[in-house]
Amino acid sequence: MRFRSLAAHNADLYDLAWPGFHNVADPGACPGTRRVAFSQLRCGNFRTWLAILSIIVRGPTTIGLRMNLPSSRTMTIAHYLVGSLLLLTPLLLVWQHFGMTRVIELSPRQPHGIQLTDDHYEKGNTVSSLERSSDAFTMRCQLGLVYPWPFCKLQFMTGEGAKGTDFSQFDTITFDLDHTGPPHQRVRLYLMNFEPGLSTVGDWNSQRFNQIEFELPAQSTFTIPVNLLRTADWWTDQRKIPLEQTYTRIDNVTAVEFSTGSTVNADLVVIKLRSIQFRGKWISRTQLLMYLLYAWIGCGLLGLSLSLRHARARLRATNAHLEHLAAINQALELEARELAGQAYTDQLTGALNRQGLREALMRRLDGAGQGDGPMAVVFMDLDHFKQINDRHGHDAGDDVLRRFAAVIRHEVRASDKLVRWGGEEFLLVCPDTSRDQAALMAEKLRAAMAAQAWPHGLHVTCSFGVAALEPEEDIGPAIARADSALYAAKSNGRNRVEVA
Ligand SMILES: Nc1nc2c(ncn2[C@@H]2O[C@H](COP(=O)(O)OP(=O)(O)OP(=O)(O)O)[C@@H](O)[C@H]2O)c(=O)[nH]1
Repeated sequence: MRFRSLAAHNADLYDLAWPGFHNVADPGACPGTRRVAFSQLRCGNFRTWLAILSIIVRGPTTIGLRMNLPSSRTMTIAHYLVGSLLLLTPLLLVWQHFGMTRVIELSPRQPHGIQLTDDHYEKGNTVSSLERSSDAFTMRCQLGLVYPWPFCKLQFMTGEGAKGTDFSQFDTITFDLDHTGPPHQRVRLYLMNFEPGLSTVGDWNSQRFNQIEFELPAQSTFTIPVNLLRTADWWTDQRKIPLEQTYTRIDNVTAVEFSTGSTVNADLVVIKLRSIQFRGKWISRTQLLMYLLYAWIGCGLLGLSLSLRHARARLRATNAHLEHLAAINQALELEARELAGQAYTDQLTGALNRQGLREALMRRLDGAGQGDGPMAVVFMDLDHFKQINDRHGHDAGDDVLRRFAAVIRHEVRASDKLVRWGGEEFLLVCPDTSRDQAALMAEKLRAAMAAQAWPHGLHVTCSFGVAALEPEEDIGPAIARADSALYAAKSNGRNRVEVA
C-alpha cells in the first residue's frame, strides 16, 4: 500500500487543527489576489477596514484571506447580498429622509377640474365669482345672511364617480394664497372620500367629509399637517354614522373643497389661491424600515441556510478525511506489526530467532507470577544435514528445515517456543516443564520425525539434548547444558535424546 508523503499528512493535520485560514506565507496564492497578513489586521489600521470592506463587498474568495474550503457560488452571492444591503440601508434611509417626495398640486397649472359653489342651492343669498388666471384662482365671496351657515367654496375634482385619489400617504398640506376681508378670517378644507357601502354615486353628501377649519395666517405660504383632518361632526350627525366609523379616511378622495369658514357676518371675502400642495413620501419611513427588516431577515435566513449547508459539507469532508486518516493509521499499525514480527522471526522456518527468544523471555518475566515455574530447554540438531544439502541441493535442505519446524510446532504446546539457534540447530524453550517431561517430549518429537514423510524420500533424523533450569537460574547455563547433552547424543550415535 502506498501512502502520501509525511509532509502531506502534516498539512492534513494542520488543516484539521486550524480550519479557517491558511498561512499567509502559503506559496499557492491565486494569481492576481492580494494577501493580507493577520498581523496587519488591527483596529484603527486603514488596511484593516479596507480588508473588512473587501470581505463584505467582494466576498472572501477574492482577497488575500483565503478560506480552506473554496466558497460556493451561492455563498459568494450571499456575501454580495449582505454587502449590497449594508450599502443600500443607509442610502435608502437618507434618500427617504431628504427625497422620495411625492406632490399633488391643486393649482391653475394642474388639469384638475374646478368649480365654484355657494349657498344658493341651500336657498341662501351669498354672491360668488371666480376669476382664473395663469397663476391663481381668485374667489370673491359676498356672504349673505339668509342661509344660517353661508359659504363659498372652490371644488377641485380629484376623481370621477366612485373612483378617487389616494391621499393617505401624504403628510402635509401647503397653501399659497392671499386674502382680503375681515380679520381673523377662517377657512375650511374638505377631502371628500367615496366609500363603498357608505357613499353612492350622484349623492355628493354621502361621501365622507374629512374636514379641517383654521384661521388664515398673515403669511402667504403656510403648511398644516394632514393628520389634523377629522370627519366633520355635522356630517356624522346628519348621516347617523356609528361612532366606530367616524375615523378619518382619505384613500379615495374624489374632490378637495376649499371653503370659507363658519363666520356669519355679511363680509366680502376675496381669496387669491395660487396652489394647494399635498406632500408626502413615496414610501413612508415605517414602510421602508419594514421592507429593510424583511430584506435583512431574508438575507439572514439565506445566509444561515447556506452556512448550514456549508458547515454540513465541511463536516462531511472532515469526516471523510478522518476516516481516510484512520485507514492510513490502521495500515501503518499493521505494517509496523509485520515489521516487528519480521525482526523477531526467522524468515525460512517461521521459528523465533535469538532476538525473538529474548523478547519472549522478557515478556514471560514481565508477566505477574510468571517465570516462577519449572522450565526446560531442548537443543535439537538435524543429523548429517550437510549430506542432504550436498546430495539434494540447498533448496531441498531448506525444504527439510521448513518441514522440521512445522513438525516440531505441530507436536508442542503453544506456550513452547521454537527458536532457530543457527543453521540446522533449533532450541525449544518449554515453560512449566520439568526435566523428565521435557525428555519425554523430546522422545515424542524424535518419534514424530521418524513417522514424517520427508521431501525427496529422505529419511531425516534429529539429535536432542535436554536440560532443565535450576531454581533462580538464568536460561544461559541451561542452554549450555542442553548443548552438552546434544553433543553427547551426537557422540552416542545420533537420532537419540540425552538429558543433562
Ligand atoms: N539448506 C540449508 N543449509 C544450511 C542452512 N544453514 C546451515 N546449513 C547447512 O547445514 C550444514 C551443517 O553441517 P554440519 O555442521 O557439518 O552438521 P551435519 O552435517 O548436520 O552433521 P552433524 O550435525 O554432525 O550430524 C552445513 O552444510 C550448512 O551449510 C540453511 O539455512 N539452509
